[in-house]
Amino acid sequence: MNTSGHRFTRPVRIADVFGMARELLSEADFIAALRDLSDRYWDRHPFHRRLHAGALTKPELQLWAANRWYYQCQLPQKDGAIIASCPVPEVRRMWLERIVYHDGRAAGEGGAENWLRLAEAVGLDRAEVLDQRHVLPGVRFAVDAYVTFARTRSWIEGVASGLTEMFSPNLMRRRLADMRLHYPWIGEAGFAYFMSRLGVISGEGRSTLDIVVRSCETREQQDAAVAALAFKCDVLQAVLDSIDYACKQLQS
Ligand SMILES: O=C(O)c1cc(C(=O)O)c2c(n1)C(=O)C(=O)c1cc(C(=O)O)[nH]c1-2
Repeated sequence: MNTSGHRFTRPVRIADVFGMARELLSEADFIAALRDLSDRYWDRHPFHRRLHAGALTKPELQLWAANRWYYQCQLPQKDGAIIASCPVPEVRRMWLERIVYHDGRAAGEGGAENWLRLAEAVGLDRAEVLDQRHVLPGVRFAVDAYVTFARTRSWIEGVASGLTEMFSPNLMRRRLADMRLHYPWIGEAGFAYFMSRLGVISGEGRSTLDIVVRSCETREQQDAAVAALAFKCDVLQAVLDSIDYACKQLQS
């Protein structure tokens, strides 16, 4: 078990051992297998629980914002890798919107800019976020593994790894409400990231699920998509494990 109570072991499948072809899952069963991974999502991680309960100190919030920045700033490169390996124009066109969302159409716009405003609202200088001096080794390893996954696996696995977003709208809504309540010293400008993200996230989650379901034509592809989503849940857990550990160092 890790700190969030998740098991790391994977069951051995008889069909895998004997090399037997496995049947394609029905659409409903495939979606259920993906959704079943929701209990590996980072919403109940001890660090998120403390964030939502208002238990974080200002230095801890700063550590979180500076480390989440590393995730945010790598997302366009992850999405670029998916586009680079995807042969389907409709998917590439749709995926391009994600890069535009984060990078904006001009400097000073977009999700990355909004995250920097959140970092400033919790008391960090933009320069110390941009030069990544606070980024923890474990966060860097986990996020880099996510980008490498998109660069080296099939485009369908890359897309499927983004399905964690299907689990995130409730978490983000709760985060916005709880942070406004418990950390009133964070100015409203600091919440622009979550406000804007909430406007796109449900639609993105649905269209991503649709692409994955339509594109997996074999059981092997379906299994790989489920494994990709499990991998991504592990990436997110590892990010928070590192931040949580570093917070304990701050306290001691
Ligand atoms: O704050 C969150 O809990 C949260 C979670 C996730 C996620 O589940 O991957 C993303 C985001 N935020 C987010 O802001 C974001 O832009 C994003 C992109 C992706 C992705 O995998 O492409 N996930 C997420």
